[in-house]
Amino acid sequence: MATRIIHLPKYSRLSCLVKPLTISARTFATATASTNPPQFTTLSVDDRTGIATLTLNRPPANALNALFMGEIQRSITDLEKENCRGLILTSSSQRIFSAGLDLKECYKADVASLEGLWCALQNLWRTLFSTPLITVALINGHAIAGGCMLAVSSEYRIMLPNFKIGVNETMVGLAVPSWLMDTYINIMPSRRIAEWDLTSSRIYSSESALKAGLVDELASSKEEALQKSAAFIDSFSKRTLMARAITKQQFRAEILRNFEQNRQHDLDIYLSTMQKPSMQEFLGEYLQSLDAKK
Ligand SMILES: CCCCC/C=C\CCCC/C=C/C(=O)SCCNC(=O)CCNC(=O)[C@H](O)C(C)(C)COP(=O)(O)OP(=O)(O)OC[C@H]1O[C@@H](n2cnc3c(N)ncnc32)[C@H](O)[C@@H]1OP(=O)(O)O
Repeated sequence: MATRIIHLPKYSRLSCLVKPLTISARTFATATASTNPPQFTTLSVDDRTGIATLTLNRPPANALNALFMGEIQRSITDLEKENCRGLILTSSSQRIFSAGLDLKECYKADVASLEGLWCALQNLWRTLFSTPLITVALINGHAIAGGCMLAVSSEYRIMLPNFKIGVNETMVGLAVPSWLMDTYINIMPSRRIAEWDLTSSRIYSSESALKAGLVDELASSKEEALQKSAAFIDSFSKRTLMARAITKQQFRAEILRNFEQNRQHDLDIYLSTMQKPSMQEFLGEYLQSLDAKK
């Protein structure tokens, strides 16, 4: 898929003006440092509004592998440099926003691949969560685990009806990483409900997610959701963009600092968990259960 970036001279470059957060000295391994053209995303920018739409397009489930996550991350950093104002993240599928990490790539994978996958997830989360862009997740399908992570890392969530959203890690005997926990708490109206959701692997319907405050609005069609997404971005005046971006950054700074301090530990936990024979056995059965639905 071709990437189309239109230069937007009307808007000031937020990335130049917002002071970057300190990034730890260590460079973490990533399979994302590629300059290949995008394969799994399409990016369009409306030069009239300054709004970019990044469409996830890795059929059948938008499962997140290292290459795909690297593409999403690079698109966000490119948009920051391209004088863009807001970003809408959505899916080309009519059924699945994202099914989370690519579990097929977690199964019987070697350590280097597991490390590449997890570092790509960490890097993508960090970039999306900390971007000065105004971010909206247009959730036009199921958003499970890493898919829900994309949604809750954005600033605003608009969901289509009759889909599922949530973080199901503990169901499979895994702890939710602290950065994902903090991200979830950051958007839920109550810390108590957030704790309850994440400890019980609660998966919401679109309608119950709206009631709980996990999503902000429902829309009956993708077209309506696009209009509502643009309206959210437009609700911030051009004059206040910089102050807005700095304020967003201040709200998120502590979560980002904690993440940087625990980044290696977080990776170590993932690697040791995924290499356990019991985990791999479970993963094999889980993947079979997905296939057995057919
Ligand atoms: C379980 C191990 C977790 C390890 C995590 C470690 C630490 C926690 C850290 C937290 C960070 C994030 C972690 C994750 O994201 S883990 C991923 C968890 N995701 C899921 O459990 C979702 C599983 N999928 C589903 O529940 C459903 O597929 C659905 C998304 C609700 C969609 O349902 P439906 O519309 O009925 O579609 P299908 O089930 O038929 O699926 C269509 C095809 O997509 C393939 N698929 C689905 N999910 C994944 C996946 N996560 N990875 C790879 N492939 C996936 C599915 O096999 C079908 O493929 P096929 O058509 O070729 O058979």
